[in-house]
Amino acid sequence: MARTEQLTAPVLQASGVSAGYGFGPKSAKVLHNVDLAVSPGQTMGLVGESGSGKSTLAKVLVGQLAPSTGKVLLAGADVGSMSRRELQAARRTIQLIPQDPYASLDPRMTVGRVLQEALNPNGRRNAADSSRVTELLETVALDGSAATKLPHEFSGGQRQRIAIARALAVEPKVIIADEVTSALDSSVQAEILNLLRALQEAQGLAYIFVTHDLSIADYMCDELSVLYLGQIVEQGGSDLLRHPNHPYSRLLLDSVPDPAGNFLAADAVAVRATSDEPADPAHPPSGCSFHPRCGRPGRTDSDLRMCTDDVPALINRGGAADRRRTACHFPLLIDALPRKA
Ligand SMILES: Nc1ncnc2c1ncn2[C@@H]1O[C@H](COP(=O)(O)OP(=O)(O)OP(=O)(O)O)[C@@H](O)[C@H]1O
Repeated sequence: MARTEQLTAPVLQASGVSAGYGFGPKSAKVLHNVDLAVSPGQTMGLVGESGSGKSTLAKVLVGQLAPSTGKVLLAGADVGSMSRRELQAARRTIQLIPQDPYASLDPRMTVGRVLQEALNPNGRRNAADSSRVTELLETVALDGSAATKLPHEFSGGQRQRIAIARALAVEPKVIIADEVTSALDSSVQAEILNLLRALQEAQGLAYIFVTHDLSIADYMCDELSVLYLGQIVEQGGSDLLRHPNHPYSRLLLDSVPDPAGNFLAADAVAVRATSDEPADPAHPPSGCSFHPRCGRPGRTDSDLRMCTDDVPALINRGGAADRRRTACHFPLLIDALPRKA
């Protein structure tokens, strides 16, 4: 995306965020101590298996779920200590585009009304609204005449464009895109991804891009956070998809059937999972939560004890040239790896 070297200060940050669902004895913490930041014009991808906590993190960032510990900062200000009025304004600057635009668009409302309501959530109409509605539709490459139609009159891709127009209505700074193309055919997927890139370039938007598709993550993201059982196990530039240090990142890549090898690890050392099933994020295993599945080669018995007993910190483990952070006691550093014959 912007892939710019000179980034400004983060517009959205999570600092030590934990979160979960339910209350009292039935509560389940599914997100553990998450740190991330995204700057204007930048895209942070969230990748990981189903149940790893991507959508839960998206909900916390957009303000639909309060963190149990930690902070969400918007342009440096702690969302948790804002007044009601400040919070209302802050909420408008972060918009969520959901996976299924059909479910999120009221089937009885014309597209024009959907956009007018987004422009004026308090119900008051403004004389300039209809020209703003046309402008929003044109921004997402739809004809102004779309305003008089109902959502079911549009294809899946067009509905996603309407959802994007609705998010843009409030002139947000951050867009959280949660699997926004997973319900679309691949040619339509590409159109939506390119539209999002063009909008980012034109408006300096920051994106949090939730996807389970690593090729989309590679295309869209400047930075990546790999989530496993509600924890970030690896974080850094999107080139970590080429040389993953964490065995779980490697496993994700090794499970991508890409005959051209474009998104597979460059050094081609396979890490076999010892189990297919991730544990329950509400009850992560001791030590490194990935240890019961980890097939990282070359560890001694005492190494293995470290994996089962000690929680690895998310820190830089690859030296000064590599700014990524990896939560693994024995990362797969390229130079240290055994090579395949
Ligand atoms: N509303 C909820 N109430 C209780 N538990 C929930 C709720 N939503 C999600 N969870 C649990 O939280 C954990 C993380 O789920 P989440 O949906 O955030 O993961 P995900 O990575 O987005 O998965 P997917 O790719 O399937 O959407 C899972 O164990 C899930 O069962």
